Amino acid sequence: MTTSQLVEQIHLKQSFLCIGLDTDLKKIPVHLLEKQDPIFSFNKAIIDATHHLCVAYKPNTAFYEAYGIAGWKALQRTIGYLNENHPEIFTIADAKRGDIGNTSTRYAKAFFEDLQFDSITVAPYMGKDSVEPFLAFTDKHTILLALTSNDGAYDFQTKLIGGKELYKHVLETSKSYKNSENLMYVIGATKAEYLLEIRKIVPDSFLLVPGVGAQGGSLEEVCKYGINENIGLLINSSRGIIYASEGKDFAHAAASKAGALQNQMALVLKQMK
Ligand SMILES: O=c1ccn([C@@H]2O[C@H](COP(=O)(O)O)[C@@H](O)[C@H]2O)c(=O)[nH]1
Repeated sequence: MTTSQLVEQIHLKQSFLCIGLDTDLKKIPVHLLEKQDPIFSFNKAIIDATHHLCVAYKPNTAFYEAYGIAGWKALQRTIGYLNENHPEIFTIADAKRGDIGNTSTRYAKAFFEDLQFDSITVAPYMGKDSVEPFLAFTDKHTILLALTSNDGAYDFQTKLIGGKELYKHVLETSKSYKNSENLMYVIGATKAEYLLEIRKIVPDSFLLVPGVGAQGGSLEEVCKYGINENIGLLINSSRGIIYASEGKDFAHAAASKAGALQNQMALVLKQMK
């Protein structure tokens, strides 16, 4: 999916919501555990109930890898279901990969060619040759971790190197990578106050913003400092949406949480006109 197709979807749905599919067998309603593939059954019900409210889904691969082959199969079925039934929805493999070039090439093949995701999250720590193999897929998007939502972000990402924070080096240096126009960046919603500075460096890039909901980030603050003329934001909520209810009404409850965020987003978009 191209960036302009994504922007078109945002305007069409009046939403820049990304729903995180962090599916945990310990948290899904117990009646689903009787199903042959409980993870996929849960995801399918969530997708069926919420697809009109969001423009992206983000399965975090850890939740699938944790269940071995059964987990990978559930991930494969989930992305297959999305691509077949909702090809207009942007898909993000939150896998946080990145290795020497030769190995990154294989990660890129796995997530872009085999699983057919539109994008993947990548850790920038190993530098240019670890990121460019993902960018070589010019019809896909590489989402670099820049300033993450967790407290540990302050251990390294905000440390000064030559008088400038490390996350700023990530943003600036990555702009020189081959096919950098296909880069997006992860910025935590809990770090909304940094977005003013971030937008000075990457005014036009799309930002994937996790941390609204369970981590306490504010949608209003993120929009205030981070929105650009193309919207430029994908705001993610995972647990706050998908675990809204432990009962048989879980999908309906998820849609209601997603709907509340979508309403807020529609208001933001209206105010921009
Ligand atoms: O900085 C980051 C990068 C990734 N994440 C991931 O996003 C979701 C957030 O889940 P919630 O349940 O809405 O808190 C999860 O998959 C994280 O691993 C992040 O939170 N922060």
